[in-house]
Amino acid sequence: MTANAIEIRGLRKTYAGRRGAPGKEALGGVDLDIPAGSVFGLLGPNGAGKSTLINILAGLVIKTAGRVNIWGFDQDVNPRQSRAAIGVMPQELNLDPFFTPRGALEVQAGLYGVPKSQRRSDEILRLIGLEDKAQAYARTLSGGMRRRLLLGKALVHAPHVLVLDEPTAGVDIELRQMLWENIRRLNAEGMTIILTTHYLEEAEEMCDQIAIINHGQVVARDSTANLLARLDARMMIIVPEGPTDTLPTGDGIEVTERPDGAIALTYHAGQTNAEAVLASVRDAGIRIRDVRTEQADLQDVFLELTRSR
Ligand SMILES: Nc1ncnc2c1ncn2[C@@H]1O[C@H](COP(=O)(O)OP(=O)(O)OP(=O)(O)O)[C@@H](O)[C@H]1O
Repeated sequence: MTANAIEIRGLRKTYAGRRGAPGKEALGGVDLDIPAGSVFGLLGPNGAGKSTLINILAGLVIKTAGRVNIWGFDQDVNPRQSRAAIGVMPQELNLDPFFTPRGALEVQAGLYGVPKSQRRSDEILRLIGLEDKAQAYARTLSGGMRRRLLLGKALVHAPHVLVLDEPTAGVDIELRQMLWENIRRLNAEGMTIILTTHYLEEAEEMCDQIAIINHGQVVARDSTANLLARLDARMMIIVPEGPTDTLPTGDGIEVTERPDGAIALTYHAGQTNAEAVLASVRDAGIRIRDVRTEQADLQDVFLELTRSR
């Protein structure tokens, strides 16, 4: 067991351009540590470089420069051990239609050199809820079942680190719940989980650490709680007793009137306090019927970090 499941230093990837066109830099020097035992989220807009990063970890894309260490094994020095330490559930449903789920798991185990006596196909089929489909051809499985089979395939060699590329993109709520239950259970048993997702609520709920990637660079890397705390914007919503003639004003307070007559006051906790905001409302002659506050969420942090670049 190592403190960091993954250590990445100075990682660069430039895809070659076609027919003399300039190359495309997908990763521009990434340093990243992913602690063992965590559920780690990789977030970023389309084209940020997340898949490139994951595919380099999985050994599917060859890096241009930098070092990658997986579970204590340098990818260049110990390629076999570093590959054995990681399992990847890809985004595409790349299954051979002529294999049954049990067959697909056995072939995958063979590829990883897992001896027959140590194969766990039945256990994995149970985990992914496909015991009764063990002998069905992959082409007869529903999209959700295929996705679960991809998760199963990533687990055949009992990796220390499980990487999931957009595991719940386009899946229904029931399958999403099932995938998340599986992931929570595997993590509770000690597996390090790395996932990319476009669903920020999902990252907020599932991940204890997050890195935000933009244009091939890590622009933020922190615990989910700290990332959320980074934005100290607060919003106070005032419901007035009646129609308002004058809107409140005050230093550092931004005021907007909502269509339902409520007044939204945005301020920064570091600059202005709630009492000053309420005072500005009273000074405008507004009688308060109700008041509530809204917190910044990960969506706000994400937009703030990726907007200006
Ligand atoms: N095989 C390739 N050849 C050339 N350019 C590529 C290749 N794969 C990716 N790219 C480019 O590299 C950049 C990063 O792509 P990547 O797929 O890693 O991003 P991503 O963050 O995973 O995006 P998405 O969320 O859309 O999958 C993009 O500009 C993309 O067009």
